Amino acid sequence: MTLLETLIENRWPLLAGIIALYVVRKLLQYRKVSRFGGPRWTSITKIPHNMRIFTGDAHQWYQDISEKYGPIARVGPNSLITSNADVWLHVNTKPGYKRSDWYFKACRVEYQRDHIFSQTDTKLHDERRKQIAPGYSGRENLELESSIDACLLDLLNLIRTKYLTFSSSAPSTPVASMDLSKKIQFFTLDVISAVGMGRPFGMLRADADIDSYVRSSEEGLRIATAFTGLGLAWLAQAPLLGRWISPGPADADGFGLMMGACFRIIDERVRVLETEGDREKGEEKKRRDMLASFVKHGLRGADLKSEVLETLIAGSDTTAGALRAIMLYVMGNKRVYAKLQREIDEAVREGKVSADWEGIIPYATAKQLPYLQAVIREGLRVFPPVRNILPKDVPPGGDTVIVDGKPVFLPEGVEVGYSALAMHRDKKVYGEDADLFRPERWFEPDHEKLAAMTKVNDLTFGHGKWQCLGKNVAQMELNKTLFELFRYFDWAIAHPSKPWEIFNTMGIFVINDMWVQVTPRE
Ligand code: HEM
Repeated sequence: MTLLETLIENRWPLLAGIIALYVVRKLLQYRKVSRFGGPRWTSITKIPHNMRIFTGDAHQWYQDISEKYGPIARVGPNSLITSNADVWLHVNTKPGYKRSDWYFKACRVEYQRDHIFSQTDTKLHDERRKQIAPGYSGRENLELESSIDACLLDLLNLIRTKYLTFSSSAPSTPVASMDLSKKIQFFTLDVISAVGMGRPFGMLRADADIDSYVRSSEEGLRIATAFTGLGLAWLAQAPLLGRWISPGPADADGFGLMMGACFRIIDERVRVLETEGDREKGEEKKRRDMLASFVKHGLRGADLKSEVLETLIAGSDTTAGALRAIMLYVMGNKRVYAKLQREIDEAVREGKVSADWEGIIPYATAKQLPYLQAVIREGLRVFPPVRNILPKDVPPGGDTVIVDGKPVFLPEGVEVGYSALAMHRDKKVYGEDADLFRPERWFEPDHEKLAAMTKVNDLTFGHGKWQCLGKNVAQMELNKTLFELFRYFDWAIAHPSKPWEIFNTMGIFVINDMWVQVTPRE
């Protein structure tokens, strides 16, 4: 009798066995997470969670769940979220926790190839982080600030020359309003390509989506979100099929086209860096930027390309989201707007900043402006730009955390994630008006309370060995850009009843149609 015939003959006992195994597995899963509160079906199925990812409102769902079920709540059969900052600090610090499979299933770009963010093997992650961290920091990236300044000048010039609602030379001639969401995206992409590869894409100068990168990355994010929501994210890494689905540098369009363009720039830079005594390229060789630092620390070939590509992905939509949101919150609040501009004008008047058109505020000076700092902190608090749960697996044998003074056991085989909105708008930490944008809260006179608020707020950039490597880059961009945009221009939302189109893709936000009117300040 062949194997097939044996299987067919015993099909009913076999089927019963499979069903029994499935039920036992579900019961075991249920036992693990049933002691944590959460929506009814989440203890046995991922479907409710996946549905929320698919519809783009998972961040809101997490907040509602945390508020209803408490500081550690259930969102799936193996999945918990926490709104308690101490628990999240613990999970991101204690040895033994590791990044969950979500990271590579959802965040790998190239087929079967990891970058720092998708790497779930902690040892490999830590080794790679050592190699690339100096390049992200200002220490080995001496061109960081000047690269940002150059792109910011391009942004200011683009607005001055093309998008002022009333030009000063012809004050009665109205000009079309400007889609701020696009210009900010061009800006963050130019910055990150200049910082990461040593050459800006040039989107601001062209005032165009060069090589359709913006369109294809938005499409890529939406497709990844739909696949994850349908529980099919693993397909992109599946043998054979994955190779066909994942973008590659030889593609004629989409994300792959941009990959190809970046990889060619990287190849050229590496060739120059490694050629000895090439006089013509002497200046190129002397450069002290991120790519030079990566190469100095031994990154080569496909690894180098993956890390540079990851810089572009991690560094554009995140900062763009923060900038757009802070602009929107300030435009919508007359008191904050006036106070911020007053602080900016005073800094210029007191000579802290060059009054020259081309003199962008130094980062060190911007950090000394207290209200600007409060606006940035508050913007990141009410609108955390990264809102995925960023799940980490509980170590073998489980772990105990302390919540409100009581021990809570987290079983092995469960992942713990972060409930961003619930944490950053926690009324116990920030008071009854935690949902409101009020930068003044950062002038809290009670030092202990202020320290507690700051500790929570810092978690918008993650913590510990997985903390955002681009925090310094992002902060520099936010500080300089907000200062200069409010120094030179006045801003108004063009359509207050619908200020933008926004959709959560994989925890970061695709934002479009943010139309504004910009007028020059005298
Ligand atoms: C406001 C802007 C930004 C926010 C809110 C943000 C937030 C985060 C968060 C929360 C994580 C930690 C993820 C985890 O726990 O697993 C992270 C990781 C990371 N971010 Fe950012 N980020 C921002 C901007 C940037 C920029 C501009 C860059 C690049 C220049 C960047 C590069 C990275 C990288 C490479 C990682 C992975 C670190 C690792 O795995 O060790 N981010 N970011």
